[in-house]
Amino acid sequence: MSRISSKFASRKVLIGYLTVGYPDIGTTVRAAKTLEKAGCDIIELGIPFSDPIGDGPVIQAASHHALQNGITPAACIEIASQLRREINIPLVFMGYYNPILNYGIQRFCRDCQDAGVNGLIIPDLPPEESGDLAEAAVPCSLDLIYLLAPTSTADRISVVTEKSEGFIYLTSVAGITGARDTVPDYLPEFIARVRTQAKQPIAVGFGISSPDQAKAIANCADGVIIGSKLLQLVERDPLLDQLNEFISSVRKALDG
Ligand SMILES: O=P(O)(O)OC[C@@H](O)[C@@H](O)c1c[nH]c2ccccc12
Repeated sequence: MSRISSKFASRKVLIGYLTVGYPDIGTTVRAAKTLEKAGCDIIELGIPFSDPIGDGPVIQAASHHALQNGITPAACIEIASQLRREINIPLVFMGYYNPILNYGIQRFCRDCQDAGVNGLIIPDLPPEESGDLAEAAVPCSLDLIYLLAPTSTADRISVVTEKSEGFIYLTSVAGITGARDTVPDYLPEFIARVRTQAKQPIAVGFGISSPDQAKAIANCADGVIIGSKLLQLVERDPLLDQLNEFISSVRKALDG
């Protein structure tokens, strides 16, 4: 069992997403520590990219801002290694494929391992094309986490349930990231459909912005992922009290 999948053994897993370097490096480090203390089980760190096709306005803007701050993949790895010295929970990078390709796949995986990163989510890399990365990730003990959307075909579901490591990332909608108010009606059926084939835990992300929504989804899934809402809280309250309160209340809802 990997460090990531073992997190799912004891409770509903809460995964918090942060764009690295938004609004600055110091805040990313403080926010990650806050997430761990307030009850997150895994931290997803976004490597900023100029063309984030899976992202809605909040994460797009955060990405743009971080790039202007000069945040490169190398800087993200450096920040991850700094975080690893201060927090214990698994760290996962979310990054688009192009910057990783430019960095060099093998070097990227080795540097991630040295930094103490535990997994990778590459939203624009379909599992059918991920052979090179998968080969480089194995010796570096990096879980490759694949995504499924409500529109995924039966074939894609088979490939992802075969290959995904750590957990499977189900997107609650076929669209882009961003906080929403409701839980789609079809979600329980979608989760159940994947569950019949999956040996891995299932975590759901996209659009979660309240403890009630998180709880409703965790009734059928093994974990939830929250991103845009956290960046909005970080922006509104750089002292991070609101972030701390929000994550604590989601934790409580998931445990209740
Ligand atoms: O922001 P949301 O709607 O809460 O969704 C999670 C999400 O932010 C995070 O997992 C993520 C950020 N960018 C992505 C791109 C693709 C897939 C996932 C992501």
